[in-house]
Amino acid sequence: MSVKADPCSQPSLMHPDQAIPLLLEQVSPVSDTEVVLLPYALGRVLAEDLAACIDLPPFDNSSMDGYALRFADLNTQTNQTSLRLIGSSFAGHGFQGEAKPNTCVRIMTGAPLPVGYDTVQMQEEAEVDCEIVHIRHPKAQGANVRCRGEELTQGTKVLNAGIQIGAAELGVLATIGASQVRVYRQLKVAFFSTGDELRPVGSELAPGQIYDSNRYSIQGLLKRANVEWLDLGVIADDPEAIRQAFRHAASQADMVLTSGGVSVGEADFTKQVLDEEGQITFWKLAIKPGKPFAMGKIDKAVFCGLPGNPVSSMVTFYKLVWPILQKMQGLTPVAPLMLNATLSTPIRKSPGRVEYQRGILSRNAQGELEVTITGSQGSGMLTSMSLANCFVLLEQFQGDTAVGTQVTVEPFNSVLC
Ligand SMILES: Nc1nc2c(c(=O)[nH]1)N[C@H]1C(S)=C(S)[C@@H](COP(=O)(O)OP(=O)(O)OC[C@H]3O[C@@H](n4cnc5c(N)ncnc54)[C@H](O)[C@@H]3O)O[C@H]1N2
Ligand code: MOO
Repeated sequence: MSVKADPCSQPSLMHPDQAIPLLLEQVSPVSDTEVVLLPYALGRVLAEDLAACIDLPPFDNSSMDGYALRFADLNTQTNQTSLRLIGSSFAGHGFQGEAKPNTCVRIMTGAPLPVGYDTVQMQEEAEVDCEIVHIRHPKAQGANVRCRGEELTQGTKVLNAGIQIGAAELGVLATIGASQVRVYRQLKVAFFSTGDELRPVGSELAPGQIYDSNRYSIQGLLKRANVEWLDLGVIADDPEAIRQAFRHAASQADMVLTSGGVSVGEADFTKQVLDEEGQITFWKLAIKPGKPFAMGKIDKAVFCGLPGNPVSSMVTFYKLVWPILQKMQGLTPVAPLMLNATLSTPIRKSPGRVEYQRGILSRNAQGELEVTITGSQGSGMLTSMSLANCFVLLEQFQGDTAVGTQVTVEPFNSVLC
């Protein structure tokens, strides 16, 4: 059987692994910073190293509900000791007195360990008889005590500049009492789609028209990428209208992102106008979907031109634009997680481009990873994306792939889910 080459492939097209570093070389991280209150810091990039300004925990406290005692008072030979109960320590309301020999204090989880006690016996291993507590099976000295500074001491670095603040980091910041934090300023991305056939949702479709879906899918991705987006709507396939849109967008934003008009058709004006208004510094790579992706510059703004086909625009955003945005935001793009899985549906592919087919990754009855392709893989079929939870990565010169073959799978991350 003869192998049919991909009609859209050109031998000179660059592999994405080679192209991505070249794209990244063209952008620099923002340097401006601002101070934001903690509730507004989610998703922002930390602009300075942060050290703990208090010890963590700030005081010795109990990790169990039980009895605070002096380990030296325990009879470890008989495993039985009786201690006199002299008070209680609650979280937020510590015991005010001091330890005395052969005594204990009732203590709750999180309550300060009273001065002079060094160990906590959990209540399940103690019996109370009026004011006397019988301790059974004592543990080691210091058991169930969380010591001041055992997690972090004051002055220790707790978060590095250049990390993205997620839910855990918000919690860490609150733990050390940070009410505000210095972050890099948020990037502004201006987006417009091009095409005379595009109509906004909510309007009637005339013959030959379709709804502008890329505006929504790409805005969804931009939101997940934690940038501020400026929606410039749909621009007609008219070089003058596109020129005006470019000028307006470039004066407002760090990045001008467009969909459509980057291929070779007679109404594909995006790339052509950008060539006149700014510079195209990169065009086309060996990727499917998404071959005609373009990058460039207009005034101070970075330009990224996504192909109009709906799956192509999402894939090129995710694989190419998102790392560019990460670098511009002050983050370090990291290589995606890759897994091996057994293919459970056959794959059709012509050699020529690296393909990102859309798949569903799951575990079979034997607990092994398997992947199924989400039906037809046309670049215009967005349902192939919405049904998927991963890409199946097929190398440039690979052809059809049979059921049972081990394939490389890239699970979707939080930007695509
Ligand atoms: N002769 C050739 N033709 C094409 C080639 C080629 O190498 N030689 N490449 C094909 C590939 S691959 C792609 S990808 C597309 C990309 O073309 P454009 O970026 O110029 O996109 P358009 O022509 O404007 O649109 C393509 C397709 O997508 C639909 N579309 C556009 N915008 C939207 C939107 N906002 N929402 C929903 N759908 C949209 C549009 O109606 C077209 O069907 O070029 C191939 N052609
Ligand atoms: O490269 Mo294109 O296959 O239609 O997205």
